[in-house]
Amino acid sequence: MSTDQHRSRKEKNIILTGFMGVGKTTIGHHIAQKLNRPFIDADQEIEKLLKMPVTQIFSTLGEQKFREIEKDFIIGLCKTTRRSVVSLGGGAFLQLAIRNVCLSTSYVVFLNLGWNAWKERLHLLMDNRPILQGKSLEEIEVLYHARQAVYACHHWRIDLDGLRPEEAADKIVQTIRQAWESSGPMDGTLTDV
Ligand SMILES: Nc1ncnc2c1ncn2[C@@H]1O[C@H](COP(=O)(O)OP(=O)(O)OP(=O)(O)O)[C@@H](O)[C@H]1O
Ligand SMILES: O=C(O)C1=C[C@@H](O)[C@@H](O)[C@H](O)C1
Ligand SMILES: [Mg+2]
Repeated sequence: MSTDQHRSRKEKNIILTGFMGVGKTTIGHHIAQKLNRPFIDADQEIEKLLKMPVTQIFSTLGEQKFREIEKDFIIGLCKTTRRSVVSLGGGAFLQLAIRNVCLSTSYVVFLNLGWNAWKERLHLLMDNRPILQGKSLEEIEVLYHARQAVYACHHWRIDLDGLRPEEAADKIVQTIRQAWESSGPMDGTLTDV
């Protein structure tokens, strides 16, 4: 592979997607530190833009407006920003335009946490994830499974069950470094490394 191709692979953003609460924000911080790259959390950037928490955006402007802002923000980011680690909101990949721009400009890593492990974490999420409000555990499980189809659009998947955030970040960093150096295809499952 030419030096130019190496360079362009290193320019790409690394984007984390997956269901809410799987650890995109937490693990994204670690990856950015390890790679010495800027870290961008889409939810936090939208909160800064609108000067209110996501829960308040949902309650005052509604989910539809949040989704429009989320789409504009992520498309703008992918078109203007390079070399960053980006954690998306858990619902971002529901939008085709977001999936397309992420997959075509960046490395997309799907953080996969099994349902049984995820539900142990529900108590940490219930108060500040508006999508969960008023839903029974059964309804949340239906949502969890329904959402998996959109996360199937990715370059790599990492299975998080039993991993601490730092261990997950190490695995992802190892695979990213290999992709930077390799001339082979850039997709697969991180458990293969
Ligand atoms: N590997 C892990 N093991 C245990 N707890 C974790 C792990 N990763 C994250 N957590 C905890 O789970 C909660 C949700 O994590 P985080 O906010 O990073 O998820 P997220 O994927 O960014 O969610 P969202 O899609 O809503 O933005 C936090 O309380 C975090 O400390
Ligand atoms: O899964 C979702 O739909 C969401 C996840 C969060 O990251 C926030 O983007 C918001 O709470 C919506
Ligand atoms: Mg997050």
